Amino acid sequence: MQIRQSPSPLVNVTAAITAGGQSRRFGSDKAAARWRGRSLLEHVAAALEECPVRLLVAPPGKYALPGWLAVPDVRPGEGPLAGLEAALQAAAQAGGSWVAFTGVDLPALTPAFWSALALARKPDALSVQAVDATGRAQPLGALYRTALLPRVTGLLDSGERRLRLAAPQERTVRVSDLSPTLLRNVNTPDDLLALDE
Ligand SMILES: Nc1nc2c(ncn2[C@@H]2O[C@H](COP(=O)(O)OP(=O)(O)OP(=O)(O)O)[C@@H](O)[C@H]2O)c(=O)[nH]1
Ligand SMILES: [Mg+2]
Repeated sequence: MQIRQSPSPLVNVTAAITAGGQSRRFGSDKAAARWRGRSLLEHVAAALEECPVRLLVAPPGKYALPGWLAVPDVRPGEGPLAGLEAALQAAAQAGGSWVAFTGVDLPALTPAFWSALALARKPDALSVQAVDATGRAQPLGALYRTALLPRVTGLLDSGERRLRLAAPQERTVRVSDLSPTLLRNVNTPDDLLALDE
């Protein structure tokens, strides 16, 4: 008897890690920081391996991540919203319509987390975001439609840098039944220690 597995909900999602930050609060490159035997960058990448196209938005040559395509920042040093712009642009060029967008500092994300976001997509949605412990939708570790590219470019051109404005609220699906521990974020060395608490 042949057992047919249903395809992953991530088959039509392009993965993108934005890794162009300076880790000022961490004090050294947090992408390379180790947790449970792997770097934080390797953890976030492992959760997205089911995505057929995978993009790493980072300074050229800074990281080696097998199977991930290097994408340079369009506006280096301008923050994660600029990283999203580069990711949406590269994903659209590759024919993708949805991007799973994350930083290097969300090492507790899992394939199941991303699948849950992908399954929550609605036809008119432009973003899907998990709700954290404080009830806020999280714009990093979220799905974005490539159709947002002109909006994101317009925001950046007007001087805006807040990632949470990338998608209009009324077209953002909020997913509230995921464990908030999945969204644990590493900004400081103490945050890294707290992952094991
Ligand atoms: N591509 C790109 N990614 C960025 C940029 N700035 C920050 N990021 C990434 O965005 C994610 C979240 O940003 P932060 O937590 O502020 O990281 P950071 O800027 O390195 O750290 P701080 O210097 O402490 O703010 C991380 O994965 C960063 O690498 C940038 O200018 N370009
Ligand atoms: Mg920063």
